[in-house]
Amino acid sequence: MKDGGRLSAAIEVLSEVFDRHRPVQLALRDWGASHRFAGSGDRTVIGNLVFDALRHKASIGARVGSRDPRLLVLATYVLTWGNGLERLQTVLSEDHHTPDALSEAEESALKADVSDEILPHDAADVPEWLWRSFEKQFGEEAVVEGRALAQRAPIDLRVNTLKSDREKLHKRLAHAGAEATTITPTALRIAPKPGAGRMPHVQAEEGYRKGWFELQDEASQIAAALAGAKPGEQVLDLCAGGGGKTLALAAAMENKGQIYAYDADRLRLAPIHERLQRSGVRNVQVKDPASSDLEALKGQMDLVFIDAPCTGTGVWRRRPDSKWKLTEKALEDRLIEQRKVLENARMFVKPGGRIAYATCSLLPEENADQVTRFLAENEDFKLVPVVDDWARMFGPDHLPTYISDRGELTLTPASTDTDGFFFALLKRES
Ligand SMILES: C[S@@+](CC[C@H](N)C(=O)[O-])C[C@H]1O[C@@H](n2cnc3c(N)ncnc32)[C@H](O)[C@@H]1O
Repeated sequence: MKDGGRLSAAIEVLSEVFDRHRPVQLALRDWGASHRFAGSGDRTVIGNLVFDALRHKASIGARVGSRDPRLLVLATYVLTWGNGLERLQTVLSEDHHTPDALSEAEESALKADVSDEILPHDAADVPEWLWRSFEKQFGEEAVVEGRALAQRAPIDLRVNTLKSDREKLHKRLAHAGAEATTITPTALRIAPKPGAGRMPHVQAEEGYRKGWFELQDEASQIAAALAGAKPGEQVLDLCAGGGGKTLALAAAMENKGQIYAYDADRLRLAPIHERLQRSGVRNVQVKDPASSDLEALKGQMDLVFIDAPCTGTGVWRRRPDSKWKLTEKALEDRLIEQRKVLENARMFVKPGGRIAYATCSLLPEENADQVTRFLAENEDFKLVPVVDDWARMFGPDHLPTYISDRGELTLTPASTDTDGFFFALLKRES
Protein backbone atom coordinates (compact mmCIF):
# COMPACT_ATOMS: atom_id res chain seq x y z
CA MET A 1 0.00 0.00 0.00
CA LYS A 2 1.03 3.58 -0.55
CA ASP A 3 0.59 6.29 2.06
CA GLY A 4 -2.70 7.44 0.49
CA GLY A 5 -4.34 4.05 1.06
CA ARG A 6 -2.96 3.90 4.59
CA LEU A 7 -4.38 7.35 5.37
CA SER A 8 -7.79 6.26 4.04
CA ALA A 9 -7.65 3.16 6.23
CA ALA A 10 -6.68 5.15 9.33
CA ILE A 11 -9.58 7.57 8.75
CA GLU A 12 -11.96 4.62 8.39
CA VAL A 13 -10.72 3.00 11.62
CA LEU A 14 -10.78 6.24 13.60
CA SER A 15 -14.35 6.91 12.41
CA GLU A 16 -15.35 3.47 13.72
CA VAL A 17 -13.79 4.33 17.07
CA PHE A 18 -15.47 7.75 17.31
CA ASP A 19 -18.85 7.11 15.71
CA ARG A 20 -19.52 3.54 16.78
CA HIS A 21 -17.48 3.63 20.00
CA ARG A 22 -15.53 0.55 19.00
CA PRO A 23 -12.40 -0.30 21.04
CA VAL A 24 -9.45 0.79 18.93
CA GLN A 25 -7.69 -2.58 18.95
CA LEU A 26 -10.84 -4.32 17.74
CA ALA A 27 -11.47 -1.74 15.03
CA LEU A 28 -7.88 -2.18 13.78
CA ARG A 29 -8.11 -5.97 13.91
CA ASP A 30 -11.40 -6.00 11.99
CA TRP A 31 -10.01 -3.66 9.38
CA GLY A 32 -7.05 -6.02 8.93
CA ALA A 33 -9.33 -9.06 8.67
CA SER A 34 -11.36 -7.50 5.88
CA HIS A 35 -8.31 -6.16 3.99
CA ARG A 36 -6.09 -9.22 3.76
CA PHE A 37 -3.91 -7.65 1.06
CA ALA A 38 -2.50 -5.22 3.63
CA GLY A 39 0.93 -6.33 4.86
CA SER A 40 2.21 -6.08 8.40
CA GLY A 41 4.11 -2.89 7.52
CA ASP A 42 0.86 -1.30 6.33
CA ARG A 43 -0.93 -2.32 9.50
CA THR A 44 1.82 -0.83 11.61
CA VAL A 45 1.56 2.53 9.84
CA ILE A 46 -2.24 2.55 10.01
CA GLY A 47 -2.13 1.65 13.72
CA ASN A 48 0.48 4.31 14.43
CA LEU A 49 -1.62 6.97 12.65
CA VAL A 50 -4.74 6.01 14.59
CA PHE A 51 -2.99 5.85 17.97
CA ASP A 52 -1.13 9.12 17.45
CA ALA A 53 -4.35 10.85 16.35
CA LEU A 54 -5.95 9.61 19.59
CA ARG A 55 -2.96 10.63 21.71
CA HIS A 56 -3.11 14.21 20.42
CA LYS A 57 -6.82 14.47 19.77
CA ALA A 58 -7.30 17.68 21.79
CA SER A 59 -4.11 19.53 20.86
CA ILE A 60 -4.28 18.74 17.17
CA GLY A 61 -8.04 19.22 17.17
CA ALA A 62 -7.59 22.70 18.67
CA ARG A 63 -4.87 23.51 16.19
CA VAL A 64 -6.88 22.55 13.10
CA GLY A 65 -10.24 23.58 14.57
CA SER A 66 -11.91 20.15 14.32
CA ARG A 67 -11.93 16.71 15.92
CA ASP A 68 -13.25 15.12 12.76
CA PRO A 69 -11.41 11.80 12.14
CA ARG A 70 -10.36 12.79 8.63
CA LEU A 71 -8.74 16.04 9.66
CA LEU A 72 -7.17 14.46 12.78
CA VAL A 73 -5.51 11.74 10.71
CA LEU A 74 -4.33 14.13 7.99
CA ALA A 75 -3.00 16.55 10.62
CA THR A 76 -1.18 13.68 12.35
CA TYR A 77 0.52 12.86 9.06
CA VAL A 78 1.36 16.49 8.21
CA LEU A 79 2.09 18.03 11.63
CA THR A 80 2.87 15.33 14.21
CA TRP A 81 4.86 13.16 11.81
CA GLY A 82 6.36 16.19 10.12
CA ASN A 83 5.63 15.17 6.53
CA GLY A 84 4.38 18.65 5.65
CA LEU A 85 1.47 19.81 3.54
CA GLU A 86 3.23 19.50 0.21
CA ARG A 87 3.96 15.82 0.76
CA LEU A 88 0.32 15.22 1.75
CA GLN A 89 -0.90 16.93 -1.40
CA THR A 90 1.37 14.75 -3.53
CA VAL A 91 0.10 11.64 -1.72
CA LEU A 92 -3.52 12.67 -2.20
CA SER A 93 -3.04 13.00 -5.94
CA GLU A 94 -1.30 9.65 -6.41
CA ASP A 95 -4.15 7.21 -7.12
CA HIS A 96 -7.82 6.52 -6.44
CA HIS A 97 -7.21 4.77 -3.07
CA THR A 98 -6.35 8.03 -1.37
CA PRO A 99 -8.70 10.21 0.68
CA ASP A 100 -10.41 13.03 -1.27
CA ALA A 101 -8.33 16.09 -2.09
CA LEU A 102 -8.18 18.81 0.56
CA SER A 103 -10.86 21.47 0.60
CA GLU A 104 -9.70 25.09 0.90
CA ALA A 105 -10.83 25.16 4.53
CA GLU A 106 -8.86 22.00 5.33
CA GLU A 107 -5.80 23.33 3.58
CA SER A 108 -5.83 26.53 5.60
CA ALA A 109 -6.52 24.57 8.81
CA LEU A 110 -3.43 22.44 8.19
CA LYS A 111 -1.37 25.58 7.57
CA ALA A 112 -2.65 27.60 10.56
CA ASP A 113 -0.52 27.97 13.63
CA VAL A 114 -2.89 28.82 16.44
CA SER A 115 -0.84 27.31 19.24
CA ASP A 116 -1.02 30.51 21.33
CA GLU A 117 -4.77 30.25 21.55
CA ILE A 118 -4.92 26.65 22.74
CA LEU A 119 -6.40 26.16 26.21
CA PRO A 120 -4.03 24.47 28.69
CA HIS A 121 -6.00 21.23 28.96
CA ASP A 122 -6.12 20.96 25.15
CA ALA A 123 -2.41 21.73 24.88
CA ALA A 124 -1.83 18.97 27.45
CA ASP A 125 -4.21 16.54 25.73
CA VAL A 126 -6.05 16.02 29.00
CA PRO A 127 -9.88 15.81 29.10
CA GLU A 128 -11.30 19.12 30.39
CA TRP A 129 -13.15 17.57 33.33
CA LEU A 130 -9.88 16.15 34.71
CA TRP A 131 -7.89 19.35 34.40
CA ARG A 132 -8.54 20.51 37.98
CA SER A 133 -7.10 17.24 39.33
CA PHE A 134 -4.13 17.54 37.02
CA GLU A 135 -3.39 21.06 38.16
CA LYS A 136 -3.81 20.03 41.79
CA GLN A 137 -1.25 17.28 41.28
CA PHE A 138 1.27 19.07 39.08
CA GLY A 139 0.67 22.82 39.46
CA GLU A 140 2.62 24.73 36.82
CA GLU A 141 3.97 21.52 35.35
CA ALA A 142 0.51 20.21 34.45
CA VAL A 143 0.83 20.95 30.71
CA VAL A 144 4.33 19.44 30.52
CA GLU A 145 3.14 16.32 32.33
CA GLY A 146 0.04 15.97 30.13
CA ARG A 147 2.10 16.37 26.98
CA ALA A 148 4.53 13.68 28.08
CA LEU A 149 1.57 11.33 28.67
CA ALA A 150 0.58 11.91 25.03
CA GLN A 151 3.89 10.59 23.67
CA ARG A 152 4.54 7.04 22.53
CA ALA A 153 5.72 4.63 25.22
CA PRO A 154 8.84 2.46 25.19
CA ILE A 155 8.77 -1.29 25.75
CA ASP A 156 10.23 -1.95 29.20
CA LEU A 157 11.45 -5.37 30.26
CA ARG A 158 12.07 -6.69 33.76
CA VAL A 159 15.03 -8.98 33.90
CA ASN A 160 14.03 -12.07 35.85
CA THR A 161 16.88 -12.30 38.35
CA LEU A 162 15.80 -15.84 39.25
CA LYS A 163 17.00 -16.96 35.82
CA SER A 164 19.15 -14.29 34.22
CA ASP A 165 20.97 -11.00 34.75
CA ARG A 166 20.81 -7.65 33.03
CA GLU A 167 24.24 -7.74 31.46
CA LYS A 168 23.64 -11.08 29.81
CA LEU A 169 20.18 -10.14 28.61
CA HIS A 170 21.34 -6.75 27.38
CA LYS A 171 23.76 -8.48 25.02
CA ARG A 172 21.12 -10.97 23.89
CA LEU A 173 18.61 -8.22 23.11
CA ALA A 174 20.98 -5.66 21.65
CA HIS A 175 19.67 -6.48 18.16
CA ALA A 176 16.21 -5.32 19.30
CA GLY A 177 17.64 -2.01 20.54
CA ALA A 178 17.35 -2.82 24.26
CA GLU A 179 19.28 -0.50 26.59
CA ALA A 180 19.75 -0.46 30.35
CA THR A 181 17.49 2.10 32.07
CA THR A 182 18.81 4.60 34.58
CA ILE A 183 16.77 3.88 37.73
CA THR A 184 16.26 0.19 38.48
CA PRO A 185 19.04 -2.37 37.98
CA THR A 186 16.44 -4.86 36.69
CA ALA A 187 15.11 -2.94 33.68
CA LEU A 188 15.91 -2.86 29.98
CA ARG A 189 14.19 -0.50 27.57
CA ILE A 190 13.46 -0.44 23.87
CA ALA A 191 12.81 3.19 22.96
CA PRO A 192 9.70 4.08 20.98
CA LYS A 193 10.20 4.63 17.26
CA PRO A 194 8.87 7.77 15.61
CA GLY A 195 6.38 8.10 12.74
CA ALA A 196 5.85 4.90 10.79
CA GLY A 197 8.42 2.98 12.90
CA ARG A 198 7.64 -0.50 14.15
CA MET A 199 8.46 -1.94 17.58
CA PRO A 200 10.02 -5.42 17.86
CA HIS A 201 7.86 -8.34 18.98
CA VAL A 202 9.82 -9.26 22.09
CA GLN A 203 7.55 -12.13 23.09
CA ALA A 204 8.92 -14.00 20.09
CA GLU A 205 12.41 -13.94 21.64
CA GLU A 206 13.88 -17.14 22.99
CA GLY A 207 14.66 -15.32 26.26
CA TYR A 208 10.97 -14.56 26.78
CA ARG A 209 9.93 -18.17 26.27
CA LYS A 210 12.63 -19.26 28.70
CA GLY A 211 11.44 -16.81 31.36
CA TRP A 212 14.55 -14.64 31.39
CA PHE A 213 12.45 -11.48 31.20
CA GLU A 214 8.91 -10.18 31.51
CA LEU A 215 7.29 -7.14 29.92
CA GLN A 216 6.85 -4.62 32.73
CA ASP A 217 7.15 -0.86 32.84
CA GLU A 218 9.96 0.45 35.01
CA ALA A 219 7.43 2.25 37.25
CA SER A 220 5.92 -1.09 38.29
CA GLN A 221 9.41 -2.48 38.88
CA ILE A 222 10.24 0.49 41.11
CA ALA A 223 7.03 0.02 43.11
CA ALA A 224 7.70 -3.70 43.59
CA ALA A 225 11.25 -2.93 44.74
CA LEU A 226 10.19 -0.17 47.16
CA ALA A 227 7.68 -2.52 48.81
CA GLY A 228 10.82 -4.10 50.26
CA ALA A 229 9.73 -7.75 50.19
CA LYS A 230 12.54 -9.84 51.69
CA PRO A 231 13.42 -13.53 51.35
CA GLY A 232 11.42 -15.53 53.90
CA GLU A 233 8.58 -13.02 54.33
CA GLN A 234 4.84 -13.70 54.17
CA VAL A 235 3.32 -11.53 51.42
CA LEU A 236 -0.23 -11.11 50.15
CA ASP A 237 -0.58 -9.69 46.64
CA LEU A 238 -4.20 -8.69 47.09
CA CYS A 239 -4.95 -7.44 43.56
CA ALA A 240 -2.67 -9.83 41.71
CA GLY A 241 -4.46 -9.79 38.33
CA GLY A 242 -2.21 -11.44 35.74
CA GLY A 243 0.63 -11.52 38.26
CA GLY A 244 3.03 -8.81 37.04
CA LYS A 245 3.81 -7.59 40.56
CA THR A 246 3.67 -11.12 42.00
CA LEU A 247 6.53 -12.18 39.74
CA ALA A 248 8.61 -9.11 40.60
CA LEU A 249 8.03 -9.67 44.34
CA ALA A 250 8.97 -13.36 44.03
CA ALA A 251 12.26 -12.43 42.34
CA ALA A 252 13.00 -9.85 45.08
CA MET A 253 12.36 -12.61 47.65
CA GLU A 254 14.69 -14.99 45.78
CA ASN A 255 11.90 -17.59 45.76
CA LYS A 256 12.04 -17.80 49.56
CA GLY A 257 9.09 -17.25 51.90
CA GLN A 258 5.51 -17.22 50.66
CA ILE A 259 3.42 -15.04 48.39
CA TYR A 260 -0.34 -15.46 48.23
CA ALA A 261 -1.68 -14.14 44.94
CA TYR A 262 -5.34 -13.18 45.13
CA ASP A 263 -7.72 -11.24 42.91
CA ALA A 264 -11.45 -10.67 43.26
CA ASP A 265 -11.82 -11.51 39.57
CA ARG A 266 -10.72 -15.09 38.86
CA LEU A 267 -10.59 -14.47 35.11
CA ARG A 268 -7.93 -11.84 35.64
CA LEU A 269 -5.87 -14.35 37.61
CA ALA A 270 -5.97 -16.93 34.83
CA PRO A 271 -2.67 -16.07 33.07
CA ILE A 272 -0.70 -16.21 36.31
CA HIS A 273 -0.20 -19.99 36.30
CA GLU A 274 1.64 -20.09 33.00
CA ARG A 275 3.68 -17.01 33.93
CA LEU A 276 4.78 -18.48 37.27
CA GLN A 277 5.94 -21.62 35.54
CA ARG A 278 7.82 -19.82 32.78
CA SER A 279 9.55 -17.56 35.31
CA GLY A 280 10.67 -20.40 37.58
CA VAL A 281 8.76 -18.93 40.55
CA ARG A 282 8.13 -21.47 43.28
CA ASN A 283 7.01 -19.49 46.32
CA VAL A 284 3.52 -18.41 45.17
CA GLN A 285 0.17 -19.88 46.15
CA VAL A 286 -2.59 -18.67 43.86
CA LYS A 287 -5.77 -17.99 45.83
CA ASP A 288 -8.72 -18.39 43.48
CA PRO A 289 -11.62 -16.36 44.92
CA ALA A 290 -14.08 -19.08 43.88
CA SER A 291 -12.46 -21.85 45.88
CA SER A 292 -10.41 -20.29 48.66
CA ASP A 293 -10.76 -17.62 51.27
CA LEU A 294 -8.07 -15.61 52.98
CA GLU A 295 -9.29 -16.20 56.54
CA ALA A 296 -6.12 -17.99 57.68
CA LEU A 297 -3.93 -15.07 56.54
CA LYS A 298 -5.48 -12.51 58.88
CA GLY A 299 -2.89 -10.75 61.03
CA GLN A 300 -0.08 -12.85 59.51
CA MET A 301 1.37 -10.82 56.64
CA ASP A 302 4.67 -8.95 56.62
CA LEU A 303 3.50 -7.18 53.48
CA VAL A 304 0.20 -6.68 51.70
CA PHE A 305 0.74 -5.31 48.21
CA ILE A 306 -2.23 -3.43 46.74
CA ASP A 307 -1.91 -2.83 43.03
CA ALA A 308 -5.24 -1.08 43.20
CA PRO A 309 -7.95 -0.98 40.54
CA CYS A 310 -7.69 2.54 39.11
CA THR A 311 -8.54 4.81 36.18
CA GLY A 312 -5.19 4.16 34.51
CA THR A 313 -4.47 7.85 33.85
CA GLY A 314 -0.75 7.10 34.27
CA VAL A 315 -0.71 4.72 31.31
CA TRP A 316 -2.36 6.96 28.72
CA ARG A 317 0.77 6.62 26.57
CA ARG A 318 -0.09 2.96 26.10
CA ARG A 319 -3.90 3.27 25.97
CA PRO A 320 -4.68 6.67 24.49
CA ASP A 321 -8.29 5.73 23.76
CA SER A 322 -8.96 5.14 27.48
CA LYS A 323 -8.14 8.80 28.13
CA TRP A 324 -11.16 10.04 26.19
CA LYS A 325 -13.47 7.27 27.37
CA LEU A 326 -12.95 7.81 31.09
CA THR A 327 -16.10 9.06 32.85
CA GLU A 328 -16.80 10.63 36.24
CA LYS A 329 -18.85 7.56 37.09
CA ALA A 330 -15.89 5.26 36.35
CA LEU A 331 -13.65 7.40 38.56
CA GLU A 332 -16.23 7.28 41.35
CA ASP A 333 -16.46 3.48 41.03
CA ARG A 334 -12.67 3.09 41.25
CA LEU A 335 -12.57 5.31 44.35
CA ILE A 336 -15.10 3.07 46.08
CA GLU A 337 -13.14 -0.06 45.10
CA GLN A 338 -9.88 1.45 46.34
CA ARG A 339 -11.39 2.30 49.71
CA LYS A 340 -12.73 -1.26 49.99
CA VAL A 341 -9.40 -2.87 49.08
CA LEU A 342 -7.47 -0.69 51.52
CA GLU A 343 -9.92 -1.43 54.30
CA ASN A 344 -9.73 -5.15 53.53
CA ALA A 345 -5.93 -5.14 53.36
CA ARG A 346 -5.41 -3.86 56.89
CA MET A 347 -6.84 -7.06 58.41
CA PHE A 348 -4.03 -9.18 57.01
CA VAL A 349 -1.11 -7.10 58.24
CA LYS A 350 0.70 -8.24 61.35
CA PRO A 351 2.03 -5.66 63.84
CA GLY A 352 5.20 -4.23 62.31
CA GLY A 353 4.04 -5.29 58.84
CA ARG A 354 3.20 -2.94 55.98
CA ILE A 355 0.81 -2.17 53.17
CA ALA A 356 2.20 -1.03 49.83
CA TYR A 357 -0.50 0.99 48.06
CA ALA A 358 0.08 1.56 44.35
CA THR A 359 -1.96 2.81 41.40
CA CYS A 360 -1.15 3.51 37.78
CA SER A 361 -3.10 6.75 38.08
CA LEU A 362 -1.97 10.33 38.63
CA LEU A 363 -5.20 11.71 40.09
CA PRO A 364 -4.83 12.85 43.72
CA GLU A 365 -8.33 11.51 44.49
CA GLU A 366 -7.08 7.96 43.86
CA ASN A 367 -3.73 8.44 45.53
CA ALA A 368 -2.85 10.87 48.33
CA ASP A 369 -6.53 11.42 49.20
CA GLN A 370 -7.04 7.68 49.70
CA VAL A 371 -3.93 7.49 51.86
CA THR A 372 -5.09 10.47 53.96
CA ARG A 373 -8.46 8.87 54.51
CA PHE A 374 -6.94 5.51 55.42
CA LEU A 375 -4.53 7.05 57.92
CA ALA A 376 -7.34 9.05 59.54
CA GLU A 377 -9.40 5.89 60.01
CA ASN A 378 -6.53 3.62 61.06
CA GLU A 379 -4.35 5.30 63.65
CA ASP A 380 -2.20 2.21 64.10
CA PHE A 381 -0.79 2.75 60.58
CA LYS A 382 1.90 5.34 59.74
CA LEU A 383 3.24 6.44 56.38
CA VAL A 384 6.85 5.40 55.76
CA PRO A 385 8.61 8.04 53.59
CA VAL A 386 10.05 6.37 50.49
CA VAL A 387 13.02 8.70 50.11
CA ASP A 388 15.54 6.70 52.14
CA ASP A 389 14.65 3.43 50.45
CA TRP A 390 14.86 5.12 47.06
CA ALA A 391 18.33 6.50 47.83
CA ARG A 392 19.51 3.12 49.15
CA MET A 393 18.11 1.10 46.23
CA PHE A 394 18.60 3.43 43.28
CA GLY A 395 21.23 5.91 44.48
CA PRO A 396 20.92 9.32 46.15
CA ASP A 397 21.83 11.42 43.11
CA HIS A 398 18.62 11.32 41.12
CA LEU A 399 15.78 11.62 43.58
CA PRO A 400 12.44 11.81 41.78
CA THR A 401 10.71 15.19 41.43
CA TYR A 402 7.45 14.20 43.04
CA ILE A 403 7.99 12.93 46.55
CA SER A 404 5.37 14.51 48.82
CA ASP A 405 6.36 16.15 52.11
CA ARG A 406 5.02 13.15 53.99
CA GLY A 407 6.80 10.68 51.69
CA GLU A 408 4.57 9.30 48.92
CA LEU A 409 6.04 8.85 45.47
CA THR A 410 4.58 9.84 42.10
CA LEU A 411 6.35 8.73 38.94
CA THR A 412 5.60 10.27 35.54
CA PRO A 413 6.83 10.10 31.95
CA ALA A 414 8.08 13.71 32.15
CA SER A 415 9.87 13.44 35.51
CA THR A 416 11.16 9.85 35.69
CA ASP A 417 10.74 8.65 32.10
CA THR A 418 8.40 5.89 33.27
CA ASP A 419 4.66 5.31 33.15
CA GLY A 420 2.65 7.38 35.60
CA PHE A 421 2.49 5.60 38.95
CA PHE A 422 1.76 6.33 42.61
CA PHE A 423 3.30 4.48 45.55
CA ALA A 424 2.87 4.77 49.32
CA LEU A 425 4.12 2.52 52.10
CA LEU A 426 2.00 2.23 55.25
CA LYS A 427 3.39 0.53 58.33
CA ARG A 428 1.31 -1.04 61.08
CA GLU A 429 2.90 0.13 64.30
CA SER A 430 0.92 -1.93 66.80
C1 LIG B 1 -4.22 -2.84 38.45
S1 LIG B 1 -5.00 -4.35 38.34
C2 LIG B 1 -3.80 -5.48 38.93
C3 LIG B 1 -2.63 -5.73 38.00
C4 LIG B 1 -1.67 -6.80 38.48
N1 LIG B 1 -1.26 -6.62 39.86
C5 LIG B 1 -0.40 -6.90 37.64
O1 LIG B 1 0.69 -6.47 38.09
O2 LIG B 1 -0.50 -7.41 36.53
C6 LIG B 1 -6.14 -4.27 39.67
C7 LIG B 1 -6.84 -5.58 40.01
O3 LIG B 1 -7.61 -5.39 41.20
C8 LIG B 1 -8.65 -6.34 41.16
N2 LIG B 1 -9.64 -5.97 42.19
C9 LIG B 1 -10.61 -5.03 42.16
N3 LIG B 1 -11.27 -4.98 43.33
C10 LIG B 1 -10.70 -5.92 44.13
C11 LIG B 1 -10.94 -6.34 45.47
N4 LIG B 1 -11.89 -5.80 46.22
N5 LIG B 1 -10.14 -7.32 45.97
C12 LIG B 1 -9.18 -7.88 45.23
N6 LIG B 1 -8.91 -7.51 43.95
C13 LIG B 1 -9.66 -6.55 43.42
C14 LIG B 1 -9.12 -6.30 39.73
O4 LIG B 1 -9.80 -7.48 39.37
C15 LIG B 1 -7.81 -6.12 38.97
O5 LIG B 1 -7.32 -7.34 38.49
